[in-house]
Amino acid sequence: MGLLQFLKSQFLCHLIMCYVFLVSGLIVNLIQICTLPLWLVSKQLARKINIRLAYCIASQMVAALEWWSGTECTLYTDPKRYPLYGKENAIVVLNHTFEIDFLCGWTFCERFGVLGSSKVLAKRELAYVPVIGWMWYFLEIVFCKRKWEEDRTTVAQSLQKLRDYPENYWFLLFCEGTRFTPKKHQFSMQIAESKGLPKLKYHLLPRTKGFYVTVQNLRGTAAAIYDSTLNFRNNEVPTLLGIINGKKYHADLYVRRIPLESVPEDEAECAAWLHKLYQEKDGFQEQYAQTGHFPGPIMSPPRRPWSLINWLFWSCVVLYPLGLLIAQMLSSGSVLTIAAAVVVCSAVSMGMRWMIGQTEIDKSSNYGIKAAPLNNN
Ligand SMILES: CC/C=C\C/C=C\C/C=C\C/C=C\C/C=C\C/C=C\CCC(=O)SCCNC(=O)CCNC(=O)[C@H](O)C(C)(C)COP(=O)(O)OP(=O)(O)OC[C@H]1O[C@@H](n2cnc3c(N)ncnc32)[C@H](O)[C@@H]1OP(=O)(O)O
Ligand SMILES: CCCCCCCCCCCCCCCCCC(=O)OC[C@@H](O)COP(=O)(O)O
Repeated sequence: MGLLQFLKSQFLCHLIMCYVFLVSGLIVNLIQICTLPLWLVSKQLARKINIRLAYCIASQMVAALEWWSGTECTLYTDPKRYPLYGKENAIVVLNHTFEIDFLCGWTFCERFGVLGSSKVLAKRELAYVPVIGWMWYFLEIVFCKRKWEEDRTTVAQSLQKLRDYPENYWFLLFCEGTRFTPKKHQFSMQIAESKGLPKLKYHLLPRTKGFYVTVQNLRGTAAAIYDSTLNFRNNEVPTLLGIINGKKYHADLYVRRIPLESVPEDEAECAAWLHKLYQEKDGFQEQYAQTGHFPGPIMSPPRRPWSLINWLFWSCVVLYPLGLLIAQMLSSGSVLTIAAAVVVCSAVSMGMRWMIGQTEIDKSSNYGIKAAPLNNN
């Protein structure tokens, strides 16, 4: 193990990274609150400022992936469609299999210049996660309770608000609605069987209502669906803790651009269209399992320096006062002050561990298993 790799695995380094992320994130959240009056005066200006503020937070995690862990992200796609990426609004449909799938998504957003503005249909619980969840409120992220009776109006209303968004964005939909686990897969395949749908090997049965409502409300605003299928080389099981420990992964993403006009307007046909799409995605995963690659040529955009520059900037801003504080504390020699500092550090690291826990599949919700109608056992 080289010196750098040894340093990357040290708890003190992780503590410093988490401190930078948390304190800079809270500063950004505070600035976001200050933009509230601006929404009344100029909504578009407030949105543009919040896009840049969101970039300050999200790109730190992208920098951790790209520059700290050195993870490589390869894009398989049609070279003729490549110039359009980042230049239009799009609905991204992605498999929900990995703990860091959202982070790989963010990395591609960063490389195509839409990181600050990108959106997702997210479960309501994530709105309460400090820094990221609070940031999302100002980005007009669409939240759902995963209870259609309640979501049908709120989700449509939130989507309507995005129609005059001032910058290009990608709207991410994990149509499976929850992370893949063998148990959830088993339940959802029972439902597939009851509906007479072919079984999927690598995906849960997609939920079609959120997809339908998104397509209907973004028609005329979003130009295309980016059907995206993600996997990792050598059966790697990537985690956020792995990234923080400096572990390098190899992500492969296969993207097909499908014009939005080709998605049927009728709800039942649209649902059938999505089921067919997931059957195709399953085929791509099968090909990946057999051959180690997706179809199509590789058109990988290179990583950009901005995420690293942003990270270094915020590190300087928040580490300098911390250094002064520690020096002052040590020179005071007060046992009480030092004990208080240890307590604060422990609380912060526990808080960060809880946040990281939000990404872990073994802490995944029971959604998709607890209310399955076909569970007769
Ligand atoms: C060039 C590069 C391209 C791409 C780069 C890639 C990506 C980058 C893009 C953007 C990045 C932006 C941001 C990323 C950052 C962070 C994201 C992080 C996390 C957020 C993710 C989440 O929170 S996922 C969870 C929330 N989202 C969803 O659930 C979306 C999908 N769900 C739906 O659409 C649902 O329909 C709903 C939520 C709208 C409503 O939920 P409800 O439970 O009420 O669902 P339904 O009524 O649909 O469910 C009943 C129907 O479903 C059938 N079914 C299937 N399986 C089951 C099962 N296991 N149990 C029960 N029911 C099941 C059922 O039969 C019903 O069928 P119907 O025929 O009656 O519809
Ligand atoms: C710079 C590096 C700093 C390192 C410290 C970073 C720690 C910050 C961690 C904050 C992470 C919060 C982002 C939440 C994104 C989680 C995405 C996700 O995958 O959500 C799960 C849902 O889709 C489905 O939920 P389940 O039904 O499976 O349950």
